[in-house]
Amino acid sequence: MTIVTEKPHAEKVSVKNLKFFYGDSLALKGINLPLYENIVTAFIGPSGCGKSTLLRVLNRMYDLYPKQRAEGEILLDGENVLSPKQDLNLLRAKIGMVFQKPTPFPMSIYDNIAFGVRLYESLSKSELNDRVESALRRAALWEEVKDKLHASGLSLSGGQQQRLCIARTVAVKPEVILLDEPCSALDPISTAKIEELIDELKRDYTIAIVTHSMQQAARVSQYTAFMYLGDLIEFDDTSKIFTAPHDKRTQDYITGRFG
Ligand SMILES: Nc1ncnc2c1ncn2[C@@H]1O[C@H](COP(=O)(O)OP(=O)(O)OP(=O)(O)O)[C@@H](O)[C@H]1O
Repeated sequence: MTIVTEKPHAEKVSVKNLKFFYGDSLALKGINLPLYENIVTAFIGPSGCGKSTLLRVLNRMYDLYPKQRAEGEILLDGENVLSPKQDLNLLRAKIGMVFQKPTPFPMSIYDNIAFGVRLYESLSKSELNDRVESALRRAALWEEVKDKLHASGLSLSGGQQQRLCIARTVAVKPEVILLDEPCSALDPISTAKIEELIDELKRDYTIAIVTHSMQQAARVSQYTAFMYLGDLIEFDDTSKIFTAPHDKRTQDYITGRFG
């Protein structure tokens, strides 16, 4: 595996010798990887290589399932999020996640955003209104929904629903945003909007995105991690991964020879 060392970016998350088990089956085989602040890192690789598993481990989503377990370390600003002492609610406020299919709550657009904020903070009505507005603006959705904040989140189009989910994530002021194939259920126009949004959001957040689209990885990310069969094969500048990869498996994947 090739990891380029001297980087000018701050390391927000450090994944160290991470192994992950579904029961007896080893899905991540000792991953080492940095996520840099204000940088988008793309995870690419053939189906089943462990991309979604890695994202789910980063915010301990697997804790919901008794037979799943992780070994190793994931340091967020130097603190191990895999520690049993980790407060999971706090962790999930710091590391937000957006899934492949838009998953709005069955409640109003306003409450979709306010719900998470209320869990973590007690804001006055006007502070909450401001938070909802700024999150919707941040997700480039405000202009489309400002006159129907009390309509159901489910009444929005797929692309709008995905931006609502991004607004919901942003509203709790996370530090890291994980996006698991966020555009796979969207049309090209909605996809372009989400990609613009990711570019905007990286000014304030550390972002990791799983994508099956090489073009999308090349467009939105500054670093790319290529995974294969539970291993991280190569991590480097996105431009290098796509023009001069070190590993033949990376080359074969990006040129469409397998996967
Ligand atoms: N709930 C589960 N129970 C058992 N094994 C699982 C479970 N979820 C995933 N796996 C296995 O873990 C490995 C990694 O799966 P994962 O979903 O992380 O891959 P992926 O790279 O995200 O794939 P895709 O691109 O198809 O979404 C695969 O071998 C998969 O079969």
